[in-house]
Amino acid sequence: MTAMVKAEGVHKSYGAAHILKGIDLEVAAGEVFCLIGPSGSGKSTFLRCINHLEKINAGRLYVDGELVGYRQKGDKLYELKDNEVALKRRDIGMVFQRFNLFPHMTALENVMEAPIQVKGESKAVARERAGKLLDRVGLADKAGNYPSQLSGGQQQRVAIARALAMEPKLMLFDEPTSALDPELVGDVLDVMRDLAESGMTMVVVTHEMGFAREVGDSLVFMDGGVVVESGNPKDVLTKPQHERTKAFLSKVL
Ligand SMILES: Nc1ncnc2c1ncn2[C@@H]1O[C@H](COP(=O)(O)OP(=O)(O)OP(=O)(O)O)[C@@H](O)[C@H]1O
Repeated sequence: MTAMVKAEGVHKSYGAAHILKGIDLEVAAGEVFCLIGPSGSGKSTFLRCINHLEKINAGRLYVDGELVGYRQKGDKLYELKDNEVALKRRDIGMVFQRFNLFPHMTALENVMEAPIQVKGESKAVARERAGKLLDRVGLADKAGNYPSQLSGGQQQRVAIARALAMEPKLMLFDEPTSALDPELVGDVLDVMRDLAESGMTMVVVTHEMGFAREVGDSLVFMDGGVVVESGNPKDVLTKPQHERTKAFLSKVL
């Protein structure tokens, strides 16, 4: 079976700063794949490389069997044009730490926007789907609210609905609960758990070890731009093999 995400020797630098130092990993279709590690270890950078918000400097990155950002002809790689990258990015939903909803649009309008603008969908179809998605994230009664009239947790759930409106085959989550007050985290994690149960392939950068243990199928511990340890979340979290993993977990568990 084709992996949904495959990284082979992925390197990424910002100027002289070498951030990702040869990442190899595979995310199977339908899998919930959690990335943990200390601040600055390159987790967000790796996530951003998956949808080509960042360009990699070496290695190969594939989504659903296709090279990210390039086309291969023989042994040569040709960079995709912006419109080609945008077309591929449609299939990948991303949820950020900061929800970045459009402030002048209601929750419903936020969820309707991309299918109309990007796919040229009719308003009626987009509205119907948006209503269903808001219901799915428990916010049917907030459809008419503007972001400023929603809590952080509710805004994040709208952001998840907005990403799902494009019917992605892969969802990327970059610390989706870190900016939230503790009492709002649970509702967002519940939505993510439901999404996982529906079979969505998810790559989740998280500090929520409970979520990783209960919902994750695989877990990778990154440090200093390399994968230090990976495996079944329960095994890695309860029986870490590497000193660096042990040291990190002793601080966060
Ligand atoms: N656009 C950029 N330009 C220069 N350096 C960057 C850029 N983005 C990230 N970095 C640097 O890359 C390193 C890795 O950052 P990254 O955000 O990927 O780490 P992280 O593991 O996700 O950390 P955190 O858990 O704090 O979000 C950091 O040292 C950061 O300062």
